[in-house]
Amino acid sequence: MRVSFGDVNALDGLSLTADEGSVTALLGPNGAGKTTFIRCCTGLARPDSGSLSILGLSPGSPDVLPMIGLMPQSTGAWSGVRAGELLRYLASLYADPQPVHELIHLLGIAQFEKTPYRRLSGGQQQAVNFAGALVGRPALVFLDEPTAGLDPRARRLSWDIVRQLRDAGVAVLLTTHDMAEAAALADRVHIVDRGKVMVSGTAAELTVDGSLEDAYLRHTSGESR
Ligand SMILES: Nc1ncnc2c1ncn2[C@@H]1O[C@H](COP(=O)(O)OP(=O)(O)OP(=O)(O)O)[C@@H](O)[C@H]1O
Repeated sequence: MRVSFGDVNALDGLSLTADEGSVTALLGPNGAGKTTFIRCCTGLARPDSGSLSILGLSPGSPDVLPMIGLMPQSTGAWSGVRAGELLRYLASLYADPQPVHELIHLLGIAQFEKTPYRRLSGGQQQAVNFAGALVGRPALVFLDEPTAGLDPRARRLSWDIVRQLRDAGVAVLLTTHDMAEAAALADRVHIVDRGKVMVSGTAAELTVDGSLEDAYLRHTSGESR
């Protein structure tokens, strides 16, 4: 796929697949194009060229939207809505949502359920965002830096939930700057730089000659875009 913003080629021939029942991780420098890719997959942006099939359907089509979940990097939009109310509202948009009380329990949201979203800590907002991505029982879920800024316990909880999703047959596509996270979770890792996949493989395949961070540094340029 190709996507340009003026002179910036945010996606410059990026190509990849993500399988059901597996975790696919995108690693890459700031500005490499990871979020742009997720925005195209979720119908929030349109590629200038290339093709994209989401569960066999066009991204953004009414048939596909109920089957995908998105945890964005940040959502400034929710403002004064209380966490629990927000999740109940999101649940009301789906025909067969996961019960909100289950998600509140799963993600440890109960103690701040009645707090307005904008007053939550960064990590608490992440938990609500994660719950929002899962409430529609997605077959494919996009998690954009799901554990950035989380404390170790919350990060481990997120990892457990990602593994449960995978074991339930969900396709999980996540971005991360945490090499340990990619190594621990991903069935397949794609290292992206300047809008292209530079190398792909299992963590084991990519770490034959050193750590995943070594592979990352070898396959990315660090040039600003
Ligand atoms: N709406 C936009 N308008 C103009 N430029 C954009 C827009 N969205 C993204 N870009 C540019 O496209 C490039 C890719 O950005 P993107 O957010 O996809 O990177 P990323 O890999 O997700 O980075 P990070 O790791 O920092 O989240 C960047 O140079 C960014 O400035």
